[in-house]
Amino acid sequence: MAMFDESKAYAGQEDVFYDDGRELELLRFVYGRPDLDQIRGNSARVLAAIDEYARTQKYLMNVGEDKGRIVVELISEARPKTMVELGGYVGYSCILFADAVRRAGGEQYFTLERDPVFGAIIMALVDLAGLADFVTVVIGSSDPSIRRLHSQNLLKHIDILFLDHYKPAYTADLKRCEELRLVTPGSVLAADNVIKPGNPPYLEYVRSTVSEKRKSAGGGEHEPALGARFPDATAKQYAGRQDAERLVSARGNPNLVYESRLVKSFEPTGIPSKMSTAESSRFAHAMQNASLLVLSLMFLPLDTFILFLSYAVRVLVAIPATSHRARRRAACDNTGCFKPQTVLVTGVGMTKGLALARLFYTAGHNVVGADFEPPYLPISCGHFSRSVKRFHRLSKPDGTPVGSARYCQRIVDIVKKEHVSLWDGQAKEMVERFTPCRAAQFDAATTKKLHEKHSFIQYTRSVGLSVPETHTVTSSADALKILDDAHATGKKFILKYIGVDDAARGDMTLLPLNTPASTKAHTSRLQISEKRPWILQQFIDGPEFCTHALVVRGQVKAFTACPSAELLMHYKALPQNSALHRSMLRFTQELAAASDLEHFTGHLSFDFLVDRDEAREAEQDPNNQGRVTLYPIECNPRAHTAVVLFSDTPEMAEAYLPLLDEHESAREQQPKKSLHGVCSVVEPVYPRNHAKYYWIGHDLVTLVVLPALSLFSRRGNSFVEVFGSFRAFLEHLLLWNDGTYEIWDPLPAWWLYHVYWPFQFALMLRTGRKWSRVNVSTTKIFSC
Ligand SMILES: C[S@@+](CC[C@H](N)C(=O)[O-])C[C@H]1O[C@@H](n2cnc3c(N)ncnc32)[C@H](O)[C@@H]1O
Repeated sequence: MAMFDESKAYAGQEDVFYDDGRELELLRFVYGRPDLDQIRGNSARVLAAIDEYARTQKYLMNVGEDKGRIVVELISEARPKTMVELGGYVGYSCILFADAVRRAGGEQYFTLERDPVFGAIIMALVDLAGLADFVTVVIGSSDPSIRRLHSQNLLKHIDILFLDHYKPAYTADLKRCEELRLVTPGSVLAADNVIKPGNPPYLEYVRSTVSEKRKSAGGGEHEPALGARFPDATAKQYAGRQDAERLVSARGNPNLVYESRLVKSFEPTGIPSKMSTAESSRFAHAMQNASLLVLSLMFLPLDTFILFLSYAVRVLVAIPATSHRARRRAACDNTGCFKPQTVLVTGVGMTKGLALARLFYTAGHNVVGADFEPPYLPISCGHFSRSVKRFHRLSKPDGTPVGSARYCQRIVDIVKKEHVSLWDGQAKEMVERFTPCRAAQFDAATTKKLHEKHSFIQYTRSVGLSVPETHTVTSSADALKILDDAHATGKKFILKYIGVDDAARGDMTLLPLNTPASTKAHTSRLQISEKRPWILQQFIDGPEFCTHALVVRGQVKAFTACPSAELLMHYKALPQNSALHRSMLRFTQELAAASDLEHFTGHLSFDFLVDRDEAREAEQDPNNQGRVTLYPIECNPRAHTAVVLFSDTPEMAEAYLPLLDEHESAREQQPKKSLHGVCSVVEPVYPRNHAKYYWIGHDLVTLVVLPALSLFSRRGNSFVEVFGSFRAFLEHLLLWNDGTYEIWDPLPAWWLYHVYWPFQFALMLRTGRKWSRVNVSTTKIFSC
């Protein structure tokens, strides 16, 4: 689905959103325009004037530009002679579609509207658009109107039927048209709002087989049950002004079979017409889960073959990672100069945990792994990694203080039982207080300060580093005041919710919008309040980057940076001598050096935006010694999946060891306190080679399966686009590294794709939980 252009969004839909005088107001608005003469006879301009009213004045329940475009395309493909619309309202869809039908060589357009005032408005606007001799406006309820038009021989056949009136009447009216042979094989139906607010009986009817229809074919007089499956608001939507709608059920023509297709689009307010609200989408979600289960099953023989082949190769050929470990362990036995540590890695089911476990393993250490797992169900792929000596199951803390304390206690027990000296996870305070183990983790206060967007920006600004202009706003008025000023400066902003809200997450609307009214409508939709504070952050037009660093007592010990994206599934490190890499490292070093050094230890990663021109300049001149202006937008005080870039760099494991050296703290503190002259003492460890990483499961679905399937859909990708996806997949397969698979440790990848994910998809099938995307590397599932 393409992106919605927010500058075109209609005003928000209020509780009362039609029939409150706004339709007549619209008519005056359009006819009162100074450029009326240019509008006259021009459908596009009349539509633009209606859109302008709905954007700047009041919401109108029109089909809108995005959904309208889908029907216009349908018209140009089907080239109907006669098109009928049920539900005309103020004539928006009528003008848009009638114009398209006329251009496609059609002969007539009927719009059926129950409300006489709306009908009169349609006539006035259709006349203005110059379509009066092409459009017939039929005032009255749809069923008697259809029968009358038919009996008077005014309507003989419907080539396209657009249903956009009273939701419970969709099926009844369609059946009536079938019965009167107005709708026959070859007729095309386009029905709006079948998902939102939803029309399960209609979807069931057009999707049922001939025998199903025959079985349920009834017919008869007034049938109140037809409205019974709709919520009250839908069933009584038009009851206010006139009598309640009378639904008369017709027998239809059960022999007609429809090919049905759902097209997702946007309401004119910009709200997506989502799959998740309708009954039918449960079926779509079930199909999604079932197809992924089948895919896993299809690849099972091949992947099992690769698994055993890897074991065979491992026996026959020396592999650098395991050879390195063997050398280190030998050094430990022979000379005693290497002291293996016992390291606890939590989250070994995620790529970042697994990558860390493997790093410590190849460096010769003993690794104890832990992760969340249901009781007696070993689904975590890290459970079976060769790098993990022993695995401990964790239960998810339930969010209560007791639950958190229980979780911390469990970690302390594991640390004591396994004599762990180094740990990579949370609950640092408790572990370090009760055991000699040291944690590569910030304390709770620092974690909170860095994790929360607004406190992170405040802190970064306070230590003199660059930040994008950022304001915390607690009301729509706050936001509008800042956005008003932005009109003059030309700056653009994005509103980001401070807490967790999956729905608000992906909203990247650039503000202010074209008009103050549409900006106001947008901000008022977000329910900004003291309880729901947001940040208004300056938008930097340019590429995004992310970093991963290990910081020990304020000193950056390991560092990498790579280009980033919203759902990052392809990692390639920036060259360490590039201006961008150096600038990001310097930023990290300066922020770390400005902290309370003794306590500033942990994994630290940032998301940066860089102005497009500056990024281009930096790329074109790799020797550029200058400093690129960075705009940090987020900080994650924990390991980042980018740690996978260190997979072939066992020295990375050594970078953690100063943590165990109690004496090092005093020695290291001295030189780094001055902020801008961070004379970073030791060069950090960087990824040793330039290998790029991807996840084969993700790419198989997004670059092969989905593009291939889209070839069978009418609005799918072109051959060239599909070919491009296949080529990208092949390139990744041949030249990139998979984030989970290692030839010396192949079982986690097999387990991930043939146990972990199938288990999750089966669970979704059983519970009916809907998801919109999954992240193969973090094993996170995003609900919708
Ligand atoms: C969502 S609006 C139609 C919007 C219009 N298609 C557009 O996109 O510009 C629904 C319209 O259907 C009309 N309506 C409701 N029940 C009807 C019926 N049984 N027959 C004809 N019109 C009906 C309402 O009065 C309302 O104007």
